[in-house]
This record gives sequence, C-alpha cells and structure tokens, in this order.
Amino acid sequence: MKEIEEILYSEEVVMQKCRELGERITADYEGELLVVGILKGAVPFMAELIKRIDLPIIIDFMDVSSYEGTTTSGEVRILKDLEFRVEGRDVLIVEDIIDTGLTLSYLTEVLKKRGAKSIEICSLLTKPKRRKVFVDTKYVGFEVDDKFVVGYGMDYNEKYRNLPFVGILSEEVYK
Ligand SMILES: O=P(O)(O)OC[C@H]1O[C@H](OP(=O)(O)OP(=O)(O)O)[C@H](O)[C@@H]1O
Ligand code: HPA
Ligand SMILES: [Mg+2]
Repeated sequence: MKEIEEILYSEEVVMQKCRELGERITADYEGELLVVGILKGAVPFMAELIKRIDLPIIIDFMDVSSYEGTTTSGEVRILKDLEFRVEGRDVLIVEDIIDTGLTLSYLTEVLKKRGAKSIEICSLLTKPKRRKVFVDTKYVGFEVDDKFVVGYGMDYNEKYRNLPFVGILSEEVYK
C-alpha cells in the first residue's frame, strides 16, 4: 500500500501482545472488571484484548472528541457516555494510542469523580515524546516515535482504521 511508509507491527505481533497483556490483566484482578473502550480507535484492539482476559468482564464505551487532522485542539468533550455506573467498580480503560495524554487525563479524572474503585489504562501504543500531561499507564503494548501511525483502529481523517497492522502514514498523504 503506497500510503504506508513502513509497517511497524504486523497482525501476528499485535495478537501476541494482546495475549501477553490479557494474561497480565487476568493475573492482576479478581472478580468483575468494567472494560471501557474509547471510541472509535480502541475498537479493533479491544475486540482482540478482551478475548484474552479470563475474568468476568463487562464492556462499555465512551466517545470523546479532541482531534482534527494530525493536531490536537486540547479540548475534550464527551459525545457518548457510559451505560454502566462506575461507582465501586474496577475500571480498565482501553485505548489505541496515547499522544498528548489530554484525552486520558480528562477521562481518568471524570471516572475518579464518579467513584470508581480503581482505574487503570491499557493502550496498544504510546508516544511518550508527545506528552503534554502525565498519564499513569499500567498496560502498554508498544512505544512509538513521533510519527503519525494508522491501522488497528487508528485513523487519518477517519480512514485506515481497518488495516490489520500498525503502520507509519506517508507524509505525502497529509502534506
Ligand atoms: O493523548 P491524546 O493527545 O489525547 O490523543 C489520543 C486520542 O486521540 C485519538 O482519538 P480521537 O479523538 O482522534 O478519536 P478516534 O478514536 O475516534 O479516532 C486516539 O484514539 C486517542 O483516543
Ligand atoms: O499517530 C496517530 N495516529 C492516529 N491517531 C492519533 N491520535 C494521536 N496520535 C495519532
Ligand atoms: Mg480515540
């Protein structure tokens, strides 16, 4: 595919990472876990990850907005809220990527205020060099450099989410 400069993580590599993360999560919790996916990017990763968690889980979704193209506006708004109450529950937030950290620092604050018993984050990717605010991320798949990546849920203007791998988007696409 000419729009992809380089494949970083193949489907096999991502699946293996989901198995490892799923085993760690299974070992770290007892009883029910509320797994919260952040729409839309988290969907493909979450679908794979939850099959590797051997616990009685409940899944739910939130949708927040902050991004336009490849830059952040720094503004976070809840577009779709959870179906379940988080009070007294162990919550695991699932993301595709942590970039500035603004989305997750906002979301963890919101869920903390609602009285979650515990809140942890599981993200397929993290871009530490781009961080504006600290987010404590217990479960991370891979650390990536400051390149725009797509696939496995991640998009550029809503495209490429369906790619079965994580790849670097060629600069010609957004220049
Ligand atoms: O750490 P941050 O700088 O906040 O950026 C990370 C967030 O941005 C992307 O989602 P986006 O808001 O683009 O929506 P999407 O998941 O629907 O693509 C990504 O899926 C994360 O949720
Ligand atoms: O590299 C990225 N790709 C897709 N979406 C993103 N949101 C933050 N960083 C990225
Ligand atoms: Mg997202």
